[in-house]
Amino acid sequence: MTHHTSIVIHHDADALAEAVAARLVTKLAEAQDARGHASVVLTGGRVGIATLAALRHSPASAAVDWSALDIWWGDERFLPPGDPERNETQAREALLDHVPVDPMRVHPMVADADPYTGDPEAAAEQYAAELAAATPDGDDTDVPEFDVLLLGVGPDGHVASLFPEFPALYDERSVVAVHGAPKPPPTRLSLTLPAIRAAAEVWLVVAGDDKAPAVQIALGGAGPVQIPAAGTYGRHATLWLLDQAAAAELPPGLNRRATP
Ligand SMILES: O=C1O[C@H](COP(=O)(O)O)[C@@H](O)[C@H](O)[C@H]1O
Repeated sequence: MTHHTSIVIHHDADALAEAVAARLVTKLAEAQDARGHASVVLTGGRVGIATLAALRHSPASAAVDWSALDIWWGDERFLPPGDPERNETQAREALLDHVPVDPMRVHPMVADADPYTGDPEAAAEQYAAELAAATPDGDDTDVPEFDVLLLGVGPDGHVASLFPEFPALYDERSVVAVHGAPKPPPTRLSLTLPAIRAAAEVWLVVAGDDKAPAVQIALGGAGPVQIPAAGTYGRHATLWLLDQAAAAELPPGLNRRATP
């Protein structure tokens, strides 16, 4: 199978967040026009949350029917509910508390609380079951075909909570518990590569010069065990949405579009 990959470069992190927010409005509104509903998988991290904040402040966001949007997460820090380090908490503060989402369509990963206290494996199984229940009968996976799955990329090339050389990279379940993450907190939940690849479109949103080496290696042909970002793609499209700093070391000859 060939995977269509595009690279788009924006001036800086703020411009990137605003451009991704605008692109997301268009994509989700188009999906809702076609089918009546849409789905998105959120990411944590600096530019991921900045994108949600940009979406909140964009007048264009009124084009999205928030009540007909299924919202999932690609990874989560396994912490108590409401912990400020949880990706869910940050996403709610940046966007979800300010738009009229349907609470039944918001699917946060399970927190470190009763009945999952201290048991991230059980929490991962619960999220996998929730994803499977949302997958139409007859699909070839146990994960819905999300319209857009957003990913940040760490300086080490990690995506979601899939870190280089970690066993989760070989896992064929859709959701796993991750222990000993090099970036705190150490215990996390994450979609796996097969689950990420179920999305129609995967958008990797990356800002900052500390990410430039990882972007270079990922787009230069590395394998997913060395650089997990290199193993992510969507069924229909894969977009690398970068700021100039993250794009500074891109291998020559890649097709790219730059914006001023
Ligand atoms: O811990 C995480 O980090 C990555 C990247 O974050 P960034 O701040 O370096 O952009 C993020 O994609 C992931 O969702 C999050 O849990």
